[in-house]
Amino acid sequence: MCKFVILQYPLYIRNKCKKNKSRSICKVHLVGMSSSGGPTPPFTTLSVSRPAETITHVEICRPEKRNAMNKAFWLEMVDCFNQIAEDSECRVVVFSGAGKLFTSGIDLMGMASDILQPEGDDTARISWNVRRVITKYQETFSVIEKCPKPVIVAIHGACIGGGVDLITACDIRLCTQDAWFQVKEVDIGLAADVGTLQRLPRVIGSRSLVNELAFTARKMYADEAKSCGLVSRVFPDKDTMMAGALEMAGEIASKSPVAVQGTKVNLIYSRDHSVPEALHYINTWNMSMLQTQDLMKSAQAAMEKKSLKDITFSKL
Ligand SMILES: CCC/C=C/C=C/C(=O)SCCNC(=O)CCNC(=O)[C@H](O)C(C)(C)COP(=O)(O)OP(=O)(O)OC[C@H]1O[C@@H](n2cnc3c(N)ncnc32)[C@H](O)[C@@H]1OP(=O)(O)O
Repeated sequence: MCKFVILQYPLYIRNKCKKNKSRSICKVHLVGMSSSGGPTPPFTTLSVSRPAETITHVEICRPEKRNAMNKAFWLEMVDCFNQIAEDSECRVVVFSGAGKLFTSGIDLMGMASDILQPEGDDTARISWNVRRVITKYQETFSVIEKCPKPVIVAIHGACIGGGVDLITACDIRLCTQDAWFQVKEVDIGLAADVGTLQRLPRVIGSRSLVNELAFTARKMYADEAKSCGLVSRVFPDKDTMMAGALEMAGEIASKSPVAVQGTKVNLIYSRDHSVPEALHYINTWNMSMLQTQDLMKSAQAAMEKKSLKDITFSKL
């Protein structure tokens, strides 16, 4: 049984991250965390909250280190998103960063042991261990894509290195006017290996621009990120962006979870397959999913010109 404390009226809630000095304030319906289904803190690098009954907010929360991705972060993301995937209350996720900026990428201090001094008695064993580490790090962001709930990422200030890997695994990218993006890996002597080189070309239409960003590690600012399609909306500041992200999340959460989650799974499948393969996949998918009661409920609401916000869909 889920024990939610549902407050009746919109409240102004503050970011729960204790170390976050620049508190973002959003007008939302505050709901307590699920005692069974939701992600189970304590996480040391992620702050998880429920701004509404069906929305989970995950915030990377090491503001004093500019949200650098330390060892704990790489593991906690996997636990967190696996739990969200299994949480039948949650329909949409909003992801953001605490403090001055979104993230400064991999923790350059913490990189040392895993990557710079890998264990092993000979080249083969050392290489095998490095491979294991990279596989584990890749899962940190792949888990976002594997989670069937749409993930809206809200980016302010800098989004560097691993941050670009992270956001390209998300479904919808929003940013503030002061945001900038940097595929920084070449500057620290490596080819990006946890998603940017694989996903960014599928996000941005121009292969030439992807190559330029990856080879030069130059900063790309919000306006260019919008014009090339990396983000779909630019907001004047973080508060407005968070309010916009939560409003969008609320809109998505009001729709049939069978329809929304099926849409995410099939969009990702079709990105990676030919049109005939993807048509075959959705055919098989929908031969069961079209039998949902949500179809009739949604169609009836459309006929009666009712908002989907007034329709109750079962948990999924
Ligand atoms: C298999 C692995 C795959 C993953 C690969 C990933 C690769 C990457 O992510 S490459 C990118 C690496 N990141 C960077 O090069 C960014 C380094 N940081 C900065 O350039 C600046 O800190 C930044 C522009 C982000 C912010 O500048 P600001 O003036 O606002 O803050 P600072 O005074 O510089 O920093 C405040 C404290 O945060 C610590 N810090 C910042 N970034 C990192 C980081 N990436 N790793 C570890 N620590 C970081 C900084 O040292 C300060 O700490 P303290 O001195 O203790 O106050």
